[in-house]
Amino acid sequence: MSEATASPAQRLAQLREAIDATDSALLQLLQQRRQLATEVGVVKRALGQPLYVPEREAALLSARRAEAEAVGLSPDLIEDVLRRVMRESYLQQQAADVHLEDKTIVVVGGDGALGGFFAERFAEAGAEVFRLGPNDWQAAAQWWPKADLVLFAVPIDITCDLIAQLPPLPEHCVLADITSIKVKPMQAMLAQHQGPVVGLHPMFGPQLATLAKQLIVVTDGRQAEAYQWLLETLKRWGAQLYQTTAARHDEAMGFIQVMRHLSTFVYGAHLQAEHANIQELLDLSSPIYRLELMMVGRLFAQNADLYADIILAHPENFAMMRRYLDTFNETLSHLERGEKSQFTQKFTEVGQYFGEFSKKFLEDSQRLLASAGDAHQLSKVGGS
Ligand SMILES: O=C(O)C(=O)C[C@]1(C(=O)O)C=C[C@@H](O)C=C1
Repeated sequence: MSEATASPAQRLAQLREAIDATDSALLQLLQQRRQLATEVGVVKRALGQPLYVPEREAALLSARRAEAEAVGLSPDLIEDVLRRVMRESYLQQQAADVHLEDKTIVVVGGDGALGGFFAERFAEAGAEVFRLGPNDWQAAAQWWPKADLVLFAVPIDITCDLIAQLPPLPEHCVLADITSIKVKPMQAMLAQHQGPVVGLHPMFGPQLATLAKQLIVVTDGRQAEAYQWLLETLKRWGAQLYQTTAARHDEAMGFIQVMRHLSTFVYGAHLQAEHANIQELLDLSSPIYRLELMMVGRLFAQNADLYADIILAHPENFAMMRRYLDTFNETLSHLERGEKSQFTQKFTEVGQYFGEFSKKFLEDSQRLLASAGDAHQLSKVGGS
């Protein structure tokens, strides 16, 4: 049947068949790309190169964006597709061939979620790993003298006390922690051990399949050259390292974690107190509100102790949060009095403070929101 003689309904069916064929061709190409990425992974392993290569990704994305524009396709479309495809590459590729056969590593809290995650990675890389649980301190006696790395991965509220209980470690041994605060554990580690000391704060949870693209904050303590092997290992596994001081880290985390978690907690607690119907709120929400609701709800699927400890670890943040409350109260008072201009004037001032970031955030979030919209049907609980 030719296009000319087909009825509109037949034409629709023909076109859909053609779309099916195109999608299948796309699938073949994705499969071909996956094989290539796997091969790249094998070659990179042999060369000892990292899994995640931001410069290569930036170059490839910018070239494809230009090509998309040239053929009249949206550059954002190809970028979205390729970013998703590259995320698949991380899973496909084996992390770089890291050899830690000559290392003995004690993970204090290695029976916990994130401690266990790192202990497993080290063991996979051939290290001799001892995962120290709460009742294993005695059993660890034989491990301390031969440790090349002692990594603290225990709850914040006991980290410093446990560090203070450490027996003398070998001079070359690296003492490190993954606590989400840095000033106090760093002080404790530097006081307890005269050798190399480094603070790490992985900005992710233990649910990850790979370290690719994940951020780890690094705070230097002492003898940086002696723990480069550890930082190099993290990079080879794909992590992105961000170096800063313990004080700057903690100050930033006051806003990134404490302000966020506390406001999120209160948001959730308030919804509960007001008996809001979550499913109804979800049904009435556009992607941005849905995302916001999810950001709140996901907190309560996690560990209460962890969040309490993060908030409690920094008493100085309470003063900051009181000021936050003042800002809230002040804004609400203006609005209650109908003082619209006070609100809009402040709005302008805050907008100036955000400056260029505002525009960039609006553009970047637009893309994320489009993906959130694509995944809408996934967010029903108990629905069909
Ligand atoms: O070129 C590489 O090094 C790859 O591993 C391939 C690839 C990709 O899928 O295109 C994947 C991960 C890297 O971050 C960069 C690019």
